Amino acid sequence: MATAMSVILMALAALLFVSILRNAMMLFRVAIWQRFKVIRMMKKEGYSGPPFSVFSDNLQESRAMKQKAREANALQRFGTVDHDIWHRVHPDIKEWKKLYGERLFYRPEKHLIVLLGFDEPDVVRTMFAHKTDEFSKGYSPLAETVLGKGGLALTVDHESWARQRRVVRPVFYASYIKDTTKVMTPIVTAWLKTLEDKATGSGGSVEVDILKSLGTVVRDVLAQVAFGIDFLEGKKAFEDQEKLKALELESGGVIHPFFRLLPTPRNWQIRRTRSAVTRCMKAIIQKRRMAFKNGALDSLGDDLLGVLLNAVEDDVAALSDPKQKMKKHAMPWTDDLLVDQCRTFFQAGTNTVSVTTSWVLILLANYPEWQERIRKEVLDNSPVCENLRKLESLHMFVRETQRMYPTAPALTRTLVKDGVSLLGNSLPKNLTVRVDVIRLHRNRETWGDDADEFKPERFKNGIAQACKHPYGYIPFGAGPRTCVAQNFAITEVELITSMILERFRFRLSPSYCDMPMVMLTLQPACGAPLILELLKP
Ligand code: HEM
Repeated sequence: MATAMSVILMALAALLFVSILRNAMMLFRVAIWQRFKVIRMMKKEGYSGPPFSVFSDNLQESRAMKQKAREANALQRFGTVDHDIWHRVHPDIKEWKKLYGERLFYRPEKHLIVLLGFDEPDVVRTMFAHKTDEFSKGYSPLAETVLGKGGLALTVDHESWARQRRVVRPVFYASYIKDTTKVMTPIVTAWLKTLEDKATGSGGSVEVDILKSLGTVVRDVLAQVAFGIDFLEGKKAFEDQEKLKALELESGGVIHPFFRLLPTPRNWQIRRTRSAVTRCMKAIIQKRRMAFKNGALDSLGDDLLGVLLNAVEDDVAALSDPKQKMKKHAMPWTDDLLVDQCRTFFQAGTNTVSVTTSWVLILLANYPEWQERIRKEVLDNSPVCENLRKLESLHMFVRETQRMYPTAPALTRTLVKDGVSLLGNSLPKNLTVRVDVIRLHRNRETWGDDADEFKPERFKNGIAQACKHPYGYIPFGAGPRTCVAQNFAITEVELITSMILERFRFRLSPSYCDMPMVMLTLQPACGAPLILELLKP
């Protein structure tokens, strides 16, 4: 008996030892060896940059440089708009380029080594369209915690991604989007009514931080359009998602998921917040399922949640049917994957829209002649929710805003093998390559000598006439992984903008601080305070 016991104990100890050894080796490979190889190969290719090692990154240095530039007032302007934004958005990179030259690579977070900042459309075509098997979506602990590993935006395996995209795409077809304007209109109307009341109560005008105020509106729209709930039901999930993002941004990423397991206060807080979001989302999912089971609904629905739930049902049926073999490596749809998808859409579909709309409104405030021109167009095409397609000047203005102030200012891909060539250089596996969208959108070869000027009329005859290269304009990304909801997003931006124009004339508040900053998206760092004046007091 005692011998049997000691054999079991020894076997367990051996298993534990092997597992620890395996994890330690994996950690060594991912955290040290892979990084070491990338650094060595990049130096051999003649690249250089601010010093970092396999153990340290450039995050603190970058933050300190930005802080210093802010304190020296080099970044902000008040009550006015200056389109010369690149140097103010990237004071760190500007400085490093001066010190180390154009062939720059650095380590912005622990899990990333990045080669900066291509602005050539040919590079975009190679990375995002022609060689997608060599340039893949990279691993990011930050994105993974916030968006969920299995969601549409982060899935790497092509077959699993393609299947998810096939399922989700019909939700964003033009015919559905037309219906969504009917959901959006009352939400936006109710929000504007509160602003109208405030303006009436204070002599006909009111100052509002549009970026902040829009946050609730776009969340409510997404909650109703995609999940069939109102904002209050999803409020906790939305708030916790934002908290999670802030916690992750503060932490600056981790080298390896193993470090997530350590019992630090931050890890504990991240885990707790993430579980709270999961619980909320599972409750939303369960409520829809129960409504269908009880007969309160005659289907699971054709909104986003409905199509996701149907996909789970189909896979559960296929997995339990021995005749229907699911492909071995395709990721089956489960409730966990469903929660990841909800996380992805909660996150991808809110801040992006409120930030883009805020830039459009800031720029309309800065160009009163465009504001008048577009307002006339809007008033001539009432009701706007049915006539959005006719608003030519508004389309031009939104496109130009997205060119000069791209909400996604950097798009990255990570190399999946060694020796991939890009502009004649041989690059190592695990290196992340970054496209600098701000500079791409102002590349003079593709946009002409007036590339730095704000000129909506350049889009008069469409994007192809404005830009000489099909990959020179990418506010929604490029290639197969472009934004799945871009038509929905543009509809929302344009509907909100035109409904504001119908009711208010607006200008920048003197307190508006013109300081674009990258906080995942390119945002006006101090918000978007506008003074709204009632058109009909
Ligand atoms: C104006 C607002 C928006 C902008 C500027 C924007 C921008 C982008 C960009 C640049 C990408 C490509 C990222 C990459 O290649 O790495 C992307 C992907 C994505 N976006 Fe958007 N987006 C917006 C609104 C939305 C909305 C409203 C939703 C959902 C309701 C959404 C959902 C997604 C998803 C799921 C992906 C991943 C697609 C895939 O990998 O197949 N986005 N978006």
